[in-house]
Amino acid sequence: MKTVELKNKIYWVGAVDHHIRDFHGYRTPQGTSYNAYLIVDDRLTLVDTVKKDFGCDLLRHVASIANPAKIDNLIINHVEMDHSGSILEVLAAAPKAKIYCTPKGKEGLLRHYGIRDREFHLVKTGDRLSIGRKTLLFFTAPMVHWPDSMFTYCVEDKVLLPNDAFGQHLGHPLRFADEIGEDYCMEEAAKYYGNILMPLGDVIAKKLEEFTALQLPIDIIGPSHGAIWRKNPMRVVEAYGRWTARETLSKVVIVYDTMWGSTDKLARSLAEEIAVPGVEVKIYNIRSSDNSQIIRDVLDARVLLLGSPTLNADMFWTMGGFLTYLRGLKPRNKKVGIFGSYGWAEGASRRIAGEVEAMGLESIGPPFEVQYVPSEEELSKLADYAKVVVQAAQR
Ligand SMILES: Cc1cc2nc3c(=O)[nH]c(=O)nc-3n(C[C@H](O)[C@H](O)[C@H](O)COP(=O)(O)O)c2cc1C
Repeated sequence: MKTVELKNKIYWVGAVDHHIRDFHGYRTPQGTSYNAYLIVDDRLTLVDTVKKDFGCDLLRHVASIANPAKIDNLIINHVEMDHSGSILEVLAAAPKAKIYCTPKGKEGLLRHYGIRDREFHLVKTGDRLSIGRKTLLFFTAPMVHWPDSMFTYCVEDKVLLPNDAFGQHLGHPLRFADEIGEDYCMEEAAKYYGNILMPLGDVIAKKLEEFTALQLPIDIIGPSHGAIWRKNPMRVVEAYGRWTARETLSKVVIVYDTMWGSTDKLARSLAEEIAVPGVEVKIYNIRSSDNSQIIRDVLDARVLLLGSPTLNADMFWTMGGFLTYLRGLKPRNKKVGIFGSYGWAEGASRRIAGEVEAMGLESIGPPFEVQYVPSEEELSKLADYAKVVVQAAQR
């Protein structure tokens, strides 16, 4: 993997983790990257590091451009270990490097690594650091997505390095979204937002407003994971505007599990009935699907249909796990329908309804339930239920 110049001696010097498939529970079928950036000026500046196992890649990349021992400034935009994990290795190679981070960043670095022998410079929004001909402007972004998070903006070059904001879990040999395929990168950005940032939507909306008010021109956005936005950097910023506003599409996501196939029959019949022009339908059997991908689709869906058989007077356990994950992501602005099959005493639908109510989501009506196997008559009633779902999706 070679280094790549973003603009005027600002280089990508990170690492690509092609083989990671599970990133703290987030499925990463294409791997991911840990993006760090080297800014060459009178004072050599490194922005972020990489995950611990990839420190040698980072230092090799830096060394191909400049002597790591000459690093003057190490900017830590975010303490999480995928970005700070190789900090001790970097500091050992860069004995005179001073650390720039937020006060929470320092607190986090001390907790994780016990760094004592370094000069820390604590920064806040609006602080500037001159590194020669270039100026770096800091913008604190607490809870986008940890308390320590901040953005670094390269003033003269109009390059924004916002760490996890606008990123994607995408390990690719190419660095720029316009080379990889912008639509593909946008899909991965949506998946990242849905699974990592969705619960923080209100905070992010406020921060974006505050950042936009600074009227800083942006030519390039270099996030800490995945592709760098160069051709049309505002496309992902505008998408964040829609996602934080919880805008939805005429889209229905069916999520279900089944033991003996009855709930599966209901789910597949629903998918067929709902599939009318203008309404997008996604169907996921939880046990054979990836929760991260389901959440990507939930992000902009207007309707969510949850299906489960009754097992031991409760919902099927995979649905319980899915709803626990969903609850933490604080979904809003969704209409929910429930369906399923039971044997002798319903339980699943009642339990799911309780969870949906606790999440404050709107119900589209009473659950559609059948005893054991759905009859032909029940399947034709399901077609009527599907019409209600279509109406809910179109509104
Ligand atoms: C281990 C087991 C436990 C079950 N527990 C209940 C129950 O507590 N209450 C009930 O009404 N049905 C119970 N059932 C029956 C199922 O809900 C019923 O067979 C249903 O039709 C299964 O739907 P499915 O084909 O989508 O898996 C149980 C079934 C199994 C296999």
